[in-house]
Amino acid sequence: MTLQSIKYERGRLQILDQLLLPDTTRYVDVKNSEDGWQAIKKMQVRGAPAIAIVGCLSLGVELYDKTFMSVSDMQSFVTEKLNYLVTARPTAVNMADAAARFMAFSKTLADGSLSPGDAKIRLIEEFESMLEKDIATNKLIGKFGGEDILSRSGSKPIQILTHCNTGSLATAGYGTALGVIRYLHEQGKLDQAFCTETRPYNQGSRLTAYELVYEKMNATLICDSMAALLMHQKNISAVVVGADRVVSNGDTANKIGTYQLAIVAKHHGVPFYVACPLTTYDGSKKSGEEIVIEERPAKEMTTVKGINCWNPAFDVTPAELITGGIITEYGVFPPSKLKEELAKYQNDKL
Ligand SMILES: CSC[C@H]1O[C@H](OP(=O)(O)O)[C@H](O)[C@@H]1O
Repeated sequence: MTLQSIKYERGRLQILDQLLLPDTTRYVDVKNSEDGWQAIKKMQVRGAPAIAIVGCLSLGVELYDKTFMSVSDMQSFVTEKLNYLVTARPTAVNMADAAARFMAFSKTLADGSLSPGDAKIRLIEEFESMLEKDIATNKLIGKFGGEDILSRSGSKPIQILTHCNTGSLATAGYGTALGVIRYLHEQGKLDQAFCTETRPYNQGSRLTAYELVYEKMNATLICDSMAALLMHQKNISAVVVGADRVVSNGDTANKIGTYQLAIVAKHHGVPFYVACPLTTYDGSKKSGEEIVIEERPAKEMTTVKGINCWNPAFDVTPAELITGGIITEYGVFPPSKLKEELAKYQNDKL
């Protein structure tokens, strides 16, 4: 049993309010796309895949109660709301990826073969399919990543360092980078998982530590500033992190602090992996220079009034530092091969 960030039945969506974890477990209703936008913006729900899923399901719940005079009216409404949901947070690509796919899908529904009511249900069904697809994707990522790490580690104890939260609280379940740790644990091969606090939102100390303890994995929390000494003193088998947007050359935007972990891993010869589902790949961008980095409010970083704060929520790790490879649901690829490999599967999206 893993923690459930999203509770959904047709017509009703609830999210676990992650601002209150780990002290309080409270599910809040998301009744429409405005609620969805607010929940994403405030980071009550966060994590690239979860953002896309909650955004689309919030629209699905809104659609469920609405009646349209024509399919094209529904299509216009859906387009407007999907474009709005994309504006909640700029760095993760998953919501924009889903919006593009579902806007294209809603166009196919306007071929005259369906009534507005039937077309609406078809679209809601596609939104709903994201939940199962995401979990299946994450389990493949877990297996491919876990097996790749085991193939490199011989008989040495498997100790993994991860950053931020990429587990059941960032996805529909199982997780991406944390899915790799889950797989190793399920195989009885995980000796130790280390997680960073991940200042300033503390996704690591509040969310990942919560998930690891909840599932009784052997886990140790470190401050972000301890990562270099950890890799110097302990035999870390690999660093495995998630992603918010991976672009054509393999450059990766992820939680702030990822870039410096990659530099330290390179210095210590520790393989550095990025776990990235196809929905987090953005082939429209050539390099990480093109990725918009979200800056969050100073109040999320300090209580001291009057001090200036610089609070970028993400940084970009250049492809050459991703030495272990990019773990996808199709396999583990060197960054230089990612574009050509993922091009084979673009049709797997909706
Ligand atoms: C499953 S990867 C999630 C990805 O999103 C996190 O960012 P945030 O908590 O601000 O949404 C972090 O970058 C994770 O790697």
